[in-house]
Amino acid sequence: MSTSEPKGKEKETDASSKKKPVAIITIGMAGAGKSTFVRRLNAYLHSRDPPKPPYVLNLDPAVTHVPYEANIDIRDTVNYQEVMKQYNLGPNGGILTALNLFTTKFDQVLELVEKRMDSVDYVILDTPGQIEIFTWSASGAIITDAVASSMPTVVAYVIDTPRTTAPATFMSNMLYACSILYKTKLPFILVFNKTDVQPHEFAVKWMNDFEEFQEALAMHGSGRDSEGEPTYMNSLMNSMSLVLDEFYKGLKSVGVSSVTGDGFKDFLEAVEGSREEYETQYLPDLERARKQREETLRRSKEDSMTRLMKDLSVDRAKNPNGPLSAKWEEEEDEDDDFDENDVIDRVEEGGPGKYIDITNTDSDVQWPRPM
Ligand SMILES: Nc1nc2c(ncn2[C@@H]2O[C@H](COP(=O)(O)OP(=O)(O)OP(=O)(O)O)[C@@H](O)[C@H]2O)c(=O)[nH]1
Repeated sequence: MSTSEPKGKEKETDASSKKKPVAIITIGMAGAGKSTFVRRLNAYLHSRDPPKPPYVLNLDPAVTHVPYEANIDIRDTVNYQEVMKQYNLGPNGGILTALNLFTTKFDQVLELVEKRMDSVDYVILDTPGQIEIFTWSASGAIITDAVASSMPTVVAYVIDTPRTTAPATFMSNMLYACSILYKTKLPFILVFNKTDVQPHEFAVKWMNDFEEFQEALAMHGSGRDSEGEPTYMNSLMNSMSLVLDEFYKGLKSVGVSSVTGDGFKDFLEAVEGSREEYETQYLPDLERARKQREETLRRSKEDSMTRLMKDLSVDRAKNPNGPLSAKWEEEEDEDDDFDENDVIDRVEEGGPGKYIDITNTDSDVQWPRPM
């Protein structure tokens, strides 16, 4: 079929309609296989025809070896060992403080990512091993919100499938996933990893059929007390599984093996589906919240201005010549300061950057010490 559009124009339209990349935030319990998953996803995207190299960020300051080439690596900006020493912290406090320090530079991270928006289709974030450090910290929320307001974003919740075959463990893991979903409100994909060791069909069955899960629950625990009544634990689990039944309805789930590469095609299809979900559900909510914030700010400015005008008219009545003698202080030259601790793209710069000097904290940010 021939088209009447000239070719040049077509190209122009293609370039301007290039979709924004999708950010994939990889979250999961320690040892679930997040880093291996990111490595495999990275390799899978490189091997596609044509190759689709992603932009990769490592946000785990404590990892000793990153099994993929990260564009931005938190370890280039914050020295986690030094943070632990200087603040006299244990490993988890050290990771949290390192992430806090890095978050103060996250605007630079977004600038670097934005420069590459036209050439990449995926931005992948690998998060710290200790899940709560990212999911329950202010820094984790700031980073997630910042990314999600710049581009379509999806959470990939990586699950260690062989370790979730017991119904109680499965349910605990799902409840955790549920809490992250309600906290971020972002499109969510359950990624059942390590399917080379344990296929994930049991999980799909339990999620699709409430009765199957109840049966599994009954088989795994005694379920009844000495008088034949359901135990408190059993009743609690039954009620919670009813709640989860609702949660599963809006979720996508895929089984993958980060070792063999199985399931990554399905995963990327789920990511594309999530892009739509982001645009139809998350974006309008974000827009509403932004308008509400702007309206509140406008009202408070208006209020301050009315009070200021009132004060001025009182001043003028008291001292009619006052405003004429007032002098403004000359503005100081804006400091064109290049901060040596800038975040860098290590792939472009060819090496690590300089650390945030935590012994010389002249910034206004006073991070509370972790409790
Ligand atoms: N068999 C199998 N092993 C896997 C798979 N994915 C990860 N692993 C193994 O699981 C272990 C943990 O993997 P990591 O990628 O380090 O897990 P992580 O979630 O990043 O770990 P932390 O960052 O320390 O929490 C490693 O021994 C991996 O080789 C998989 O799909 N199949």
